[in-house]
Amino acid sequence: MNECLRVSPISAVRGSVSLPGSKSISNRALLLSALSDGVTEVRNLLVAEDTEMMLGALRGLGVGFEQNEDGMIVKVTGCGGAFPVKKADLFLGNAGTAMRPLASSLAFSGGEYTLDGVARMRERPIAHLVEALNALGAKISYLNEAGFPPIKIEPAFHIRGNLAHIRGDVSSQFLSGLLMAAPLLAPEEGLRIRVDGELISSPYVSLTCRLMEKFGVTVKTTEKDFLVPRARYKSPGVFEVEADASSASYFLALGALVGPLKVEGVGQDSVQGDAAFVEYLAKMGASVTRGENWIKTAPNPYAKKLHGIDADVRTIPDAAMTLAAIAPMCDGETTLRGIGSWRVKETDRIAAMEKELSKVGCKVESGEDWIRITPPEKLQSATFDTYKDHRMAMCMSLIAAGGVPVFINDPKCVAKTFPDYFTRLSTVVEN
Ligand SMILES: O=C(O)C1=C[C@@H](OP(=O)(O)O)[C@@H](O)[C@H](O)C1
Ligand SMILES: C=C(OP(=O)(O)O)C(=O)O
Repeated sequence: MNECLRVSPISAVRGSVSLPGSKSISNRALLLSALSDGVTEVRNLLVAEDTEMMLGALRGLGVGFEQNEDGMIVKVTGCGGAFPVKKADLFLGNAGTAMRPLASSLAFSGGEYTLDGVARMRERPIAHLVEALNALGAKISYLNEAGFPPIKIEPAFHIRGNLAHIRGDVSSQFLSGLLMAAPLLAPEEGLRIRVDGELISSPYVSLTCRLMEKFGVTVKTTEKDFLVPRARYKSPGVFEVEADASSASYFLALGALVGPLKVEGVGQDSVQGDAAFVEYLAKMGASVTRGENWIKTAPNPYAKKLHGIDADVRTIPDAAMTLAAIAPMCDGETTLRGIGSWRVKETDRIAAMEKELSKVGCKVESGEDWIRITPPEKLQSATFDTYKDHRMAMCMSLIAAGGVPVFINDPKCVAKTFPDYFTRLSTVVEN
């Protein structure tokens, strides 16, 4: 039977909390280290399901690792882009940051691979990436339903031409995956990657380029294109993973509701787009202060409550869910736009939010890519379903800051990116 966790009403949070490493940076750092020449010591690695998936896959591809006891420091022996194992079946759970980049990096590695995941991964689209890679000469086919994992990669070695087209309106991870694979595939003059149509979640692409730079490859951008040189990745020696800005959002939201609270490990110099989450909290009236490596939030100094906002949040797709979760405790309605990608993540997050927030008495309306939440007169306690979605579990726990107990079904689903979330939460709650 599934576990159900009671979270007592939270009337105040105090102090500070340090956060685990960023999922997005950890998985990029692991892959880039594996593709590099030399040994890389990756520090403050996130130890969670998604990084286990990447580590497991790279191990299966013959990449050498040494890991310290708590798993947070990993020494990766790079293979210069040529994975030693040429035939493997890789299981990638529900980790988009493993599935999409690995599909790209394996497409021209001359081997035979299958890439699969959990049932939900089989519903998460990959067609735009497969189409882009096959147009370059890759031999990727679908083993089950067209457009979705599992996929089969058959040996291909060289790309055709010097221009790739890719769509970025469903997931930016397709472009990020192609970018990271590109230096090792590009013809002498480099590979030009053109994004057809809109690019969502664009800060994650900037993150990809910044990390590639750390591993010695500079991507040039023009208005339309990304220009990737032919190059080998070079280990930076030591790579330090920043704390996770999306994981920070739950504590920053709590600080804004019933703080003050300080989060450590991510600050004004963050390379993560989701660090901009606090700007939305500030628009809601929260007090926000930031240092190089920390952010502190506190309630609105001039009003009792935060107020709802109407905002396009396509650049902070993950932390934006946290705004929806605190909307029931705000004055006035909150409308979030540009969230079409929520429908193809760990669950259909628009539908899930609509259903769960209705349970506390909110009026919730939604469309293909937006959601509007009108707070109730009086917040009700509820038992929340979490849909195997770590962010649904963490988001719904925040309702306790509205002064009601909440019950979280399957709380362990937070293991995808933040296994000890509920323990860290208990350390900042004042009784
Ligand atoms: O590249 C990344 O690390 C990520 C990109 C985003 O996905 P989309 O580009 O699919 O929105 C984000 O939601 C995901 O958690 C991590
Ligand atoms: C969308 C997410 O994950 P993934 O990297 O699997 O896309 C997420 O962590 O919210």
